[in-house]
Amino acid sequence: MTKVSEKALWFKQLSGNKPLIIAGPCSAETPDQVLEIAHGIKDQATIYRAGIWKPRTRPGGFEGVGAIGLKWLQQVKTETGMLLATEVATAEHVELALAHEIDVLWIGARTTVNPFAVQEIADALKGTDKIVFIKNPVNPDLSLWIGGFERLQNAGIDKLGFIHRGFSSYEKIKYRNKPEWQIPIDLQIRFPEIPLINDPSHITGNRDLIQQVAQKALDLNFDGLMIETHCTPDLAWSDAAQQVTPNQLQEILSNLVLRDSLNLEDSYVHEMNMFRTKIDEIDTQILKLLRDRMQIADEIGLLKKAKNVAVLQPERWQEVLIKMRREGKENKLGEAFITSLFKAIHDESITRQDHIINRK
Ligand SMILES: O=C(O)C(=O)C[C@]1(C(=O)O)C=C[C@@H](O)C=C1
Repeated sequence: MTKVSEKALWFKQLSGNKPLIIAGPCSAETPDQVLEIAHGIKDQATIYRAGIWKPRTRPGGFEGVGAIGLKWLQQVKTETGMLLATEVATAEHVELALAHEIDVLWIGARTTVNPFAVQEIADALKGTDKIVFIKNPVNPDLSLWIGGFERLQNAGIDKLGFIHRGFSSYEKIKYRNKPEWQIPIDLQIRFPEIPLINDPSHITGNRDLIQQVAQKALDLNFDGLMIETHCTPDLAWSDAAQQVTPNQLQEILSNLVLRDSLNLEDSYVHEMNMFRTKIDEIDTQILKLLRDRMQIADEIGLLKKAKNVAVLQPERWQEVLIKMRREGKENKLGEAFITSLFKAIHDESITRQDHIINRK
């Protein structure tokens, strides 16, 4: 039977077995702004986040208030008792954050891509007992994400977590950063005890979409949410479109449906086992059909070899894809799913034919 994975003890103590909520502005802007937001969210969030140093895509944007903002954050702790979190990208940032009693440090997506930078941060953190979250790298590379985690782990930091903020993509999509949910799912399977936080603000880039992404994250067993919050989001100095007000944060959180990770009632287990047996049978059938299809592709490969014809037949491939998308639609199967499924099948088919045609 599936076992419910136990999260690390430090995390259970911090979150109290509820989703951990991290909220606060994208950037600290002024002492008043920092404090006003803190008072607005103190009953909803455990950790107050604010960017002090902001890595921007292009020069000329607001790059953060710098170390002075750390003093404003300390005032937040004095007045509200919330834990403090900020992003660090260099050893100097780490030293300043430690000197100002920041409790939680996170490594941003643009830093995780650079092993030199992550190592520098890990070295600067040696010997501390800070909580450190590592955001996914901007490119969808699970090994790089895990590599950053391991650098921190090797430096002796044991209160570690992951933050999923989505991945850059060249194509225009409805989100600012593509979630690629399969990546954090793979991560959970490999590191079941490490907390995994979702950042719907950076995934969506749009406050109207935060609710649905936050719910999806909880449905996928995420352990917490980081949601950018600002008293006057439209006037924010960075990432205005994705920040919500403290009231909106409250509404989003109260609309969330929390799910149990398992149910052990007999009736549930019984019904579930029946469904899963059916799924197992269907999966076996799918596999057999794929085997048969590949055998035909191999025979076509031999024919192409005998007649010296190219493996890739673009017109035929387009015909297959268009037909499958149409039939997919008739069967209520999403176009993106059918496209990626048949691309994978076609890819395998041409790989096998290429092997056959070049075999001596
Ligand atoms: O129709 C062919 O020529 C095939 O080899 C089959 C197939 C496929 O798998 O559907 C594979 C390669 C071609 O590019 C087009 C289609």
